[in-house]
Amino acid sequence: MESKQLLIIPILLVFLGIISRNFIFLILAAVSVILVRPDFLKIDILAQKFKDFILFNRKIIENEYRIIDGILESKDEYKAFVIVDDIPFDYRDLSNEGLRAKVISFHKVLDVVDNVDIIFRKKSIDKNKFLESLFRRAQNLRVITEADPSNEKVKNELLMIQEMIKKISEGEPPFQYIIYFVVTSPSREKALASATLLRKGLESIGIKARLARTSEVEDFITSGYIRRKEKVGFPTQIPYFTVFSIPKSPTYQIISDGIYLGKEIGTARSVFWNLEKTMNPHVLVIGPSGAGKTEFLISTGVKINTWYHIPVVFFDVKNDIKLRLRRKGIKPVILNPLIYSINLLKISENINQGIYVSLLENVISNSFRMDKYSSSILYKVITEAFSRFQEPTWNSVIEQINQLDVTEEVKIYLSKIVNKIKSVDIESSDESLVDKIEEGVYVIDLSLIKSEELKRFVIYSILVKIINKYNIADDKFKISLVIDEAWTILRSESEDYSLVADIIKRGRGYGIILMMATQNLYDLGELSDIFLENSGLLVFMNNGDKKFWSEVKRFANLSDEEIYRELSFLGRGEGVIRFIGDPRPLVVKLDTFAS
Ligand SMILES: Nc1ncnc2c1ncn2[C@@H]1O[C@H](COP(=O)(O)OP(=O)(O)OP(=O)(O)O)[C@@H](O)[C@H]1O
Repeated sequence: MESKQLLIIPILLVFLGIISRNFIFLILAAVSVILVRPDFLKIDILAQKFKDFILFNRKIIENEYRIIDGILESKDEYKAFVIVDDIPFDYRDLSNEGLRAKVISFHKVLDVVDNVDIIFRKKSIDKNKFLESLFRRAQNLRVITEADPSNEKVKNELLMIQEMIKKISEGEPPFQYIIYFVVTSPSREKALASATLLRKGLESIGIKARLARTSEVEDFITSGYIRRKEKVGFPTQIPYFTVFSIPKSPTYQIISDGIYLGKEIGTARSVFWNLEKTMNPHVLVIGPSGAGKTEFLISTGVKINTWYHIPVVFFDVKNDIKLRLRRKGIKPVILNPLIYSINLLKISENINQGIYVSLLENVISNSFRMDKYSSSILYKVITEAFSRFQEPTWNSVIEQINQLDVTEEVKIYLSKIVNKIKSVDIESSDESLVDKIEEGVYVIDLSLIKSEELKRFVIYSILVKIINKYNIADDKFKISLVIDEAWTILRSESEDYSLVADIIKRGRGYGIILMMATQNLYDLGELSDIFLENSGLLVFMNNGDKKFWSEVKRFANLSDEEIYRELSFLGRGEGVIRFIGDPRPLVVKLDTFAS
């Protein structure tokens, strides 16, 4: 008899229960329902299905989307779904080169499509139960192959299962996975075409994928994943998603916008530097003579000038920057400190005198490598000159030195230094050198200053004047300073007297973008770790010296193999770049005017 007809029994029993008011009839009615329609017990499943149905329909109404032929349509976008059926290999099947090539190909395949979300669902499974089922399956397959040794298909399956058992016993946890690639496009045709292109691309690198069916897309939306399609896999089988293969790449935000730096070698991907997003805008380039440091500084400086409409000031130590700029058709304003005075002792009213004088002490102490005792005396005499005179000059400082109660030797030593300063700071009443700087490209010609200490003094003095000129506390970039051959100043920085290190540590604080280059790590002196750890962009250039690269390893994730294979043979204008806060470096062919 049909189960529906049998339902009359529980109905009768309920009826009897109500008339007789006997509870036993109701219990009997419930028992008979279970006997007649056992599926009523799965009431929760029915409820879930009902809920899914309601939810799905409500979403369609609320979001106004519908699914036609496997494409999810909403008001102004179309989503096509590609489902991965199988990745029939793992990374150990590939050589290092092979894996690298495959990973690069995978990302190239993704690049073909504009908007793609990759949804990877992973669920752990009970390892023991899974192993048990594999053993059972292997047992059966063995029996079949013994009976029919010519059955290649079964033999292959057995090999595969044995391989899976081996992987698990090697410690790889099996899991269930499902991977979707969701392609979003403004039109149905484009979504379908992109998804098909993506599927073909995946196929070309051995990933079996297909377009999802309407029911699978519905399942995706209602329950979030397609239960029936879950596959069992191993971490090593999904190389694109595992640590083995995630390409080393700095945060997308940092490298996808801003100043164009060049193209990544290997992928030819364009690399930018987003100065807006970096916490530190300073650049440090390290590389041997002829590597292309100056060219990189010149082109990056000019780009910053045009991009941000801020002045860029090149400190031209070797008198080559001016000529190179002119060769590229850029006409810089040349500022010669022997013509336009630095006017270090002239300060504007809004400047705190105490702080300024201690900055001056730093400048002089570092430039002339003074000991702490002498520089403290110098601090004292400059402070006194400032308190005694409305507009102190270096001559008034010498006057103060002569009045000191110290040995004649100290007086001579200090006066000698101040006289040296006087030879480059001519103290004219005209506009000083730094006041001349507006928006544009400037070259400070240091070629006529022969002594290292005086070069250092001029660079430092101009730095201090610039800090004061642009002393407005906001988050805007105000000026970019380029110092080639930066060892001139970096080597003399110390814990007690530092200026460049302070600018670097302050990050965006002064609104200055400081760009420096030098030949090797030793040029960075005592504070080298401060410069290397804090600079927003580090560029290590072409260097065959393995020792150099092993030192660079402290600041960027580089493997010995990469150093051996790639970095020891970099060409001119090529380098490893590292952004602050991200140890993943990129090997880049830098964009310069010379390239
Ligand atoms: N990317 C490039 N492509 C082609 N030529 C380049 C590139 N970069 C630099 N050069 C050329 O190589 C030579 C050396 O470059 P550059 O002066 O920039 O190197 P450097 O590292 O600053 O050397 P040094 O420390 O001796 O000043 C120059 O003649 C320059 O024009």
